[in-house]
Amino acid sequence: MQLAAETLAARRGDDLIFVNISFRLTEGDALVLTGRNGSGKSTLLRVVAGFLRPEKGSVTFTNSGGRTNRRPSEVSHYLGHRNAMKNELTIAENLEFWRSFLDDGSQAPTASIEDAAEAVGLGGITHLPFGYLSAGQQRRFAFAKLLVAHRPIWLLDEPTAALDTNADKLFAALIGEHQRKGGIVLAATHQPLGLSNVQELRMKSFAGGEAGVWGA
Ligand SMILES: Nc1ncnc2c1ncn2[C@@H]1O[C@H](COP(=O)(O)OP(=O)(O)OP(=O)(O)O)[C@@H](O)[C@H]1O
Repeated sequence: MQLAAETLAARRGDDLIFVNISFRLTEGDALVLTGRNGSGKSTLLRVVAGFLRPEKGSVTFTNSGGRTNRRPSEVSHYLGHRNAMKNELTIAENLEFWRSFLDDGSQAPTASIEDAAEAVGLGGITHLPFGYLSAGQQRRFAFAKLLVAHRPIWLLDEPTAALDTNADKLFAALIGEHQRKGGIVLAATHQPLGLSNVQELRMKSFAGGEAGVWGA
């Protein structure tokens, strides 16, 4: 299995955000995106997730059988800055929605809703409306979404924002487990996640528009 980006460039509005980003990740690899605010970390994650079209370059997914017939967006979990949960629905209802929406048809084992809640340290409260929870509890359940449906690639944007130190460690352990099972992780962060087998890609702000950047 492989996730590969080749000479990616992205634009937001009139501005080029980054150019010439390439990486190649195989089973068990993690790549952490670092760099100052506005350097393009979220933009790169959104390009890989398929939410933004790259200005140049490509992202490809190759499965363990060597096939490239699925787009990275079809095999990736995306955890953005926002939790993507409905406040009025219960936690269980939110997670049930994501389980059916994100199912990749692979029949790979996944956690039950209650097991996923236990895994993020919050068992026994999945009957509550999501909106009743604290910011950190909401972030923990947003992460639980990754456990109820199987996707081999995890795209994580500031996964530990709003979390206490226990939750930091817990997330690092869950990400490590995903890697050990052969999963791939691409994460943007300002604070070390405490992962092993991790590479860093430091995003540099791009002044934009210089001659020669686009090639032929
Ligand atoms: N929807 C948008 N329209 C236009 N420009 C945008 C949009 N979203 C982001 N940008 C610009 O793209 C650039 C990169 O933003 P991005 O969110 O990718 O940075 P980041 O490295 O993730 O920052 P942070 O560390 O603050 O989360 C910024 O200059 C930002 O102003």
